[in-house]
Amino acid sequence: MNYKDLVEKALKAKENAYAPYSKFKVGAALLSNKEEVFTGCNVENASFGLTNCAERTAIFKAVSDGKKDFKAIALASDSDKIITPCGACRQVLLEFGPHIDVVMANNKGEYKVNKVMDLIPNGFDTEYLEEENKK
Ligand SMILES: O=c1ccn([C@H]2C[C@H](O)[C@@H](CO)O2)c(=O)[nH]1
Ligand SMILES: [Zn+2]
Repeated sequence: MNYKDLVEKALKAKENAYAPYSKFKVGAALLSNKEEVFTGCNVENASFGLTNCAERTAIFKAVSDGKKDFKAIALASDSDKIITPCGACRQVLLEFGPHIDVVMANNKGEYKVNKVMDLIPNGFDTEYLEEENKK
């Protein structure tokens, strides 16, 4: 699937966002290496800190369906401004690969692309824990 279509899926997923507190609706569409698409939206909570972002919702849906290899994730909100993932989502994306393309879009479907590794340079990854387990 091309990135323009993936962005369209993110924009559609945004409509399911549960964002009564921020009113900031976000949608994500995660593309697996087998061309499957997993969508997600932000899910807020009266206890604000429990909010789950759209990106993590999509990743957790995919992983719980047994998928762990991803090519790209698109995200979009209602804003004219291109949205970028928060730090928590960058970290969660890194777990599944520094080479995943993050397709960051605005409400018109215009987008820019960065790899996860460029969005979270020197991120904490699984290699540190593997080293520890070898001891
Ligand atoms: O990349 C982002 C940035 C923010 N949000 C959500 C979290 C919260 O519900 C609302 C405002 O921060 O937007 C996302 O889902 N993804
Ligand atoms: Zn986030």
